[in-house]
Amino acid sequence: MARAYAELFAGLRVDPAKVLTTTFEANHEELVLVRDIELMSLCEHHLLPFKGVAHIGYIPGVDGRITGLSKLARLVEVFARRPQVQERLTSQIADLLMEKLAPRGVIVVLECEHMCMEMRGIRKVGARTVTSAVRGACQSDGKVRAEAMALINAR
Ligand SMILES: Nc1nc2c(ncn2[C@@H]2O[C@H](COP(=O)(O)OP(=O)(O)OP(=O)(O)O)[C@@H](O)[C@H]2O)c(=O)[nH]1
Repeated sequence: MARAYAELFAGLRVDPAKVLTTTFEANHEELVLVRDIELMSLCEHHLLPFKGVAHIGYIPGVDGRITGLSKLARLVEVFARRPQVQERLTSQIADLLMEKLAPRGVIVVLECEHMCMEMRGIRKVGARTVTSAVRGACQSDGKVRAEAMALINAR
């Protein structure tokens, strides 16, 4: 039992800031977007799972440095493996990216289904909650935001 909880809360043992230490020179000034990163977390109210996908985009900063693509997924994992609410999970990912990469902009969109709404309480199976956190140019520039959203929604 203790081991099961240790696995569920594994993200608490990892310093999220250390996930984003891998950066590369790429002279890239355009949007980088990783879509459909699967995620599973635990609602902090009921300790029941919520799961879905994260879409993370950023526009590198003036130095043009990029981070490893897997690091974006690792960041989701670290913040998800702890009791959460979806809104906080979304903004924690965006804020750490802003802090560590100093990008021109960041967009994070999460789409999740919450077991606490499906198997108890209101019992609505399949309801999806969509949250977003936009920072920098993704927040202030409508064209940038529209491009990111179009890429996120392209299927
Ligand atoms: N930005 C970018 N990153 C890439 C590309 N191809 C591979 N990578 C990433 O390059 C990074 C290399 O990071 P390292 O920490 O040196 O390698 P690693 O230990 O294998 O990293 P993990 O994949 O996180 O286990 C990884 O995050 C890869 O996902 C690419 O085309 N663009």
